[in-house]
Amino acid sequence: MTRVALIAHDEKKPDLLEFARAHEAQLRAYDLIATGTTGKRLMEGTDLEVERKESGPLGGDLMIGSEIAEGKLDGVVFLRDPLRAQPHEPDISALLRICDVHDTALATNLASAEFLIEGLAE
Ligand SMILES: O=C(CO)COP(=O)(O)O
Repeated sequence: MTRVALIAHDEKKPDLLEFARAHEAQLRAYDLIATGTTGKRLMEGTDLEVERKESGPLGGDLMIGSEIAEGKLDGVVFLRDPLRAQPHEPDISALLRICDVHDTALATNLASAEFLIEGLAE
């Protein structure tokens, strides 16, 4: 089954929620995982079932990165906040890096997330 990670920094959570609602029918067919707070928001704001990892600053990005290293994920939508420094920046870099290591589809903004979701549907 297609397995997708959804992650957003606080300022981008409304965008991710809107994205998830717009693609809810498609996403419902997938295994979804998310960092802690993002997953909570998604489950509150949609009818999607989401497996929640730890919150990003507490290791959630790394937990998702480990799934990529294990070859379990087909895509990652990670709406980062490009305007604010994050305390767990090394974890964020590690997640982006491991996506490249394993050639896992990664979208870090809404425009590319639209392409990713279209690509997964094919
Ligand atoms: O910080 C995050 C990703 O780096 C997201 O974590 P939360 O979903 O727990 O807010």
